[in-house]
Amino acid sequence: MPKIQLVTQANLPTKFGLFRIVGFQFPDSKKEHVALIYGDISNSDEPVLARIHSECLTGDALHSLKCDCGFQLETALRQISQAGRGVLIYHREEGRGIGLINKIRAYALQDQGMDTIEANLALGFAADERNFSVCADMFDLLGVKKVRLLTNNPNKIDTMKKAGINVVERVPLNVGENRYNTEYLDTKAKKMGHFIVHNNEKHRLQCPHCQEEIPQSK
Ligand SMILES: Nc1nc2c(ncn2[C@@H]2O[C@H](COP(=O)(O)OP(=O)(O)OP(=O)(O)O)[C@@H](O)[C@H]2O)c(=O)[nH]1
Ligand SMILES: [Zn+2]
Repeated sequence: MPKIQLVTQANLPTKFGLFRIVGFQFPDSKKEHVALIYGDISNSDEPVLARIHSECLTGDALHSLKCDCGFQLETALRQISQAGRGVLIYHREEGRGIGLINKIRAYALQDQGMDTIEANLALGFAADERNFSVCADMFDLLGVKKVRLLTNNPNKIDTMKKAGINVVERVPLNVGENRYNTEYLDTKAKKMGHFIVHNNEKHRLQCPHCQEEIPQSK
């Protein structure tokens, strides 16, 4: 299969500062991914604060509390802008690679008591269908060779290292825990080996920006 290509880029002002958005596409399938770049990342000797963020429409855009994705996305973008330079790859593998509609099917099974992994397996999928190697290709195309990777997922680190990206540090990203995603985080820790650190007040939800408590209706 031909490798992904860097096809276009532009400025992207955000509430976290001025980023460059870089568009990537596979020449055959036309599957698209993007990266957001902050600051000057041209010095490849200097490690770059980086995040591989998997698409989660419900968490990233629709404010779902069922997962931690939206909180991680915002925190990663803020930390990258505060660091003065960095890259966020927005890896368009919705629902750990099963797609949006199947993720909603999985949510329906979770409503009946299954955890995230049981639901994926019941639908005939692997626990995680994602392939992170395309992210290493995108780092390569951006000239990024050394990263401090914002993640709790050991698989992302392993895949980058095997693909020749030097992960000099894992930067933990434990944010957004609330009463609706505690089990989701537990399942990641127990069944997928993610490095999850629970906060002490599991059922409070704090705004990642101002730390004010977010009111909850239940
Ligand atoms: N199949 C499935 N995917 C989900 C579910 N909830 C969230 N996702 C997807 O899970 C992906 C995020 O994976 P996570 O396991 O939360 O985190 P990660 O990317 O592996 O690791 P971090 O780098 O630590 O965030 C996104 O693609 C979400 O759309 C679910 O219940 N079922
Ligand atoms: Zn999510």
